[in-house]
Amino acid sequence: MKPVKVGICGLGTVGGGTFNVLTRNAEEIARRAGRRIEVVAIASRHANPACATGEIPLQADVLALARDPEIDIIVELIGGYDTARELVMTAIEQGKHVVTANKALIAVHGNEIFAAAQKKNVVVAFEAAVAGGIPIIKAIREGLAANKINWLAGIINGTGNFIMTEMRDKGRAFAEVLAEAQALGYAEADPTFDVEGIDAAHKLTILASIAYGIPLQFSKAYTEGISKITPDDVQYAEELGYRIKHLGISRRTSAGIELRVHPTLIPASALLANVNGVMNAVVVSGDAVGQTLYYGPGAGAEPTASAVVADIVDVARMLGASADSRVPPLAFQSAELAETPVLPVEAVVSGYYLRLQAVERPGVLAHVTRILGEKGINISAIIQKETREAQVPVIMMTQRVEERMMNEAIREIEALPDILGEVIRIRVDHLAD
Ligand SMILES: NC(=O)C1=CN([C@@H]2O[C@H](COP(=O)(O)OP(=O)(O)OC[C@H]3O[C@@H](n4cnc5c(N)ncnc54)[C@H](O)[C@@H]3O)[C@@H](O)[C@H]2O)C=CC1
Ligand SMILES: N[C@@H](CC=O)C(=O)O
Ligand code: NA
Repeated sequence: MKPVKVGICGLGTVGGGTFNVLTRNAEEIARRAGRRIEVVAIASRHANPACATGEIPLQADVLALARDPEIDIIVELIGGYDTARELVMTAIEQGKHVVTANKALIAVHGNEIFAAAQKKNVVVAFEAAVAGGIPIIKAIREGLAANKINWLAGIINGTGNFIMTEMRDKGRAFAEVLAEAQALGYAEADPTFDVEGIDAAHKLTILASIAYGIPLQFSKAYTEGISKITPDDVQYAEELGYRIKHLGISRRTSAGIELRVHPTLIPASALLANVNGVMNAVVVSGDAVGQTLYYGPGAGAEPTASAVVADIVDVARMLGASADSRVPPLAFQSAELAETPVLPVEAVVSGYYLRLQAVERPGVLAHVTRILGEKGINISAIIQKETREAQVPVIMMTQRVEERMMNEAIREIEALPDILGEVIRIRVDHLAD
């Protein structure tokens, strides 16, 4: 069979890893794909010293590859929204299949891209876009196709998890660990995407679409980052038997779909609580299968290349197959995507960890518990540290309550004269069905 001809756009961390894996494992890959996969062109602003590209010239113009009639598959690894969108849309227009690791692109422009791909009868594959090397898209889209998926939750940003693990276990400073994550090639071009949860929200948007069969709706995702987590909160959470993890959570409720990324207290015994460093993990709960867990490296050159190359092999295997024999990009047939609303975060029901700074005076706690009681919020645990200071930190855990009620309670608590500053709140999840 004729070899499949691939053009790599972007020879950075993931592009370099992809080139190297395709080259090193060429024989093994050809045995799987049923034909050889040849990189015939590379376009990138920068060369990659880790890649021996030999005779293949390094071009600057990625769009030229999208128009090159010799190329069957465009591998988009430049990142970002605008040029990447133009590149992918041009490749589709030219009748080429596309493999991308770009979650920002898929989460924001995916609906338009998949519609264009369907018209031109080409595939846009994006396994590397979520949880790096973990084959989570394939698992949900194909492996769990029998199920009504009820919820999923995961650690889906390697950089953030690496930072939180290093800070907790080794007491290292945030900025220093972030710089290391950048040097290791884990971080996004703009690392605030990692730290503020935007990257995780891109990935969660994609996971929710393929889990529930809804269009991609990134603008409705609630996003909160890790930059405000303090060592005190990490310590108090541990004392209470919990661990703080930066999670993407999406649940299907009778009112709609939750789509939220935020620091979360989870039981220290939960498997997700013990996922450390750059590792990612996603729990998916389906009505037939129950809870399933997927674990592996969420970032890095070759782990991510593993997913990119698997997509290339998938495309190579189905070249020439009829369009209706392919797996739809969002798991459900495009005409069957549902209008189920994405819920605002105020409608989410969750437990809470609260930390308040109170003046050391009799009756303060009674005021706080009265406010919570009036809103129907039950307290499940409380810690008040002994101190000689005039102020004392009070830590509370509450049972599950709708977020809008908690917002009202926090506003009233903050208005009490004996409560100083902001009430710190972190959502709690027991990851239960
Ligand atoms: N680094 C990682 O661990 C992972 C990255 N991704 C995604 O993979 C994509 C690539 O990420 P990295 O390889 O980390 O980025 P990178 O910054 O290491 O590499 C990007 C490469 O593309 C080139 N480039 C960028 N814009 C270009 C343009 N307009 N024309 C020509 N060349 C251009 C740059 O010169 C650079 O060599 C991004 O979408 C990222 O979100 C996904 C999973 C993991
Ligand atoms: N910056 C991302 C890269 C993979 O998607 C991360 O750290 O997870
Ligand atoms: Na993946």
